[in-house]
Amino acid sequence: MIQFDAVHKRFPNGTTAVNDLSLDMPEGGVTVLVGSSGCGKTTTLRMINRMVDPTSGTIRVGGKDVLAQDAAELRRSIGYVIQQAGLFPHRTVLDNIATVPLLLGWNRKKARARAAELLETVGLAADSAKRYPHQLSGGQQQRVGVARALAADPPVLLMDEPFGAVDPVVRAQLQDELLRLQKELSKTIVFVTHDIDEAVRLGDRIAVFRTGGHLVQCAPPAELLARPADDFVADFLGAERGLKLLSLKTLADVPQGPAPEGDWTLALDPAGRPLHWASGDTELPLRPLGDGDSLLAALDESLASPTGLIARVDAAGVLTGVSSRDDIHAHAGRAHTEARTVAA
Ligand SMILES: Nc1ncnc2c1ncn2[C@@H]1O[C@H](COP(=O)(O)OP(=O)(O)OP(=O)(O)O)[C@@H](O)[C@H]1O
Repeated sequence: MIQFDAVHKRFPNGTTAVNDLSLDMPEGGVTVLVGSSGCGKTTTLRMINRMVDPTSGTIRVGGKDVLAQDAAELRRSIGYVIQQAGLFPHRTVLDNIATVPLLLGWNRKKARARAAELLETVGLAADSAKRYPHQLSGGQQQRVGVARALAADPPVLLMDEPFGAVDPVVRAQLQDELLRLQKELSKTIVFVTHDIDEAVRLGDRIAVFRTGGHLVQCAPPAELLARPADDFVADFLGAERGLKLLSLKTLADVPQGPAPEGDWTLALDPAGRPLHWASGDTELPLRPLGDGDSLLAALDESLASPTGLIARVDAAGVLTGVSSRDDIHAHAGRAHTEARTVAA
């Protein structure tokens, strides 16, 4: 969908921001650009919608050379979300979201109807429509930024550290929302972040850059974590690469057995939903996990559990069985071996 072919960007002051970049960003996927500060991520992103033009090389979006297109028109056809949302302070939330449709010549009524629909899509209350950006929290402003980028339904979305300015809890919520939206919308997304955990969580592919605008490795998260191309990538991924890999694997295949009947038992509510571990008068909290939860969450829960067992539940939260720390551990080990061999 987006192809970089031998792209070079040197600014007039002599700085090389991007060096001989060849990279394909597949249609309907999230490509995350990561790397230390100043390694050329933002410049790469901005060359896609011609906010920056390359010095040499070719960039194609949907097969068309971006340099052969009118820059303003191209920009309107590509969604763009930046840190701190970049909203117009004197326009209401609704009018902010309707910006691009209005620029594209939609009538006001249709543009506002679309904006109202998008408010709901990004999880904002309808009464936010008439507020001004400063009357919203940072997280809400980011949602408006995403809604504005989606307004004209562009096939491509560029996101530059969109969640960089919000606290970790809100950040995780925004990441969840983006994953949910992406399941529905299948946009081609290019996402810049400093945060490797965010990259692993959101990316279908992760491109790691190093200073001087060099692409070092581009691979799906599991492959990157299992087989970093060199020490630079390994260092960038951090010491807990193995645990990060487990965050990508689900519990689904880990066997389940019946609930235990020893010292510790599982207390259930009348509907069969686990409440806590119980032994005599002692109660210990638990976190029930479903098939879609990660092996990392399962390991964490099994370490906290007095029996080493985790409570498995269905979509309704009803107990389906328990899994042991040993089974989770065995699957975790297998996930590593698999990732290494698949990548080899
Ligand atoms: N307009 C410009 N003129 C000159 N140099 C620039 C310009 N824009 C960026 N640069 C330089 O190009 C290099 C790459 O910058 P870029 O913003 O693409 O990096 P980045 O990886 O996005 O960094 P950060 O994570 O800090 O945002 C840096 O050395 C930067 O100083």
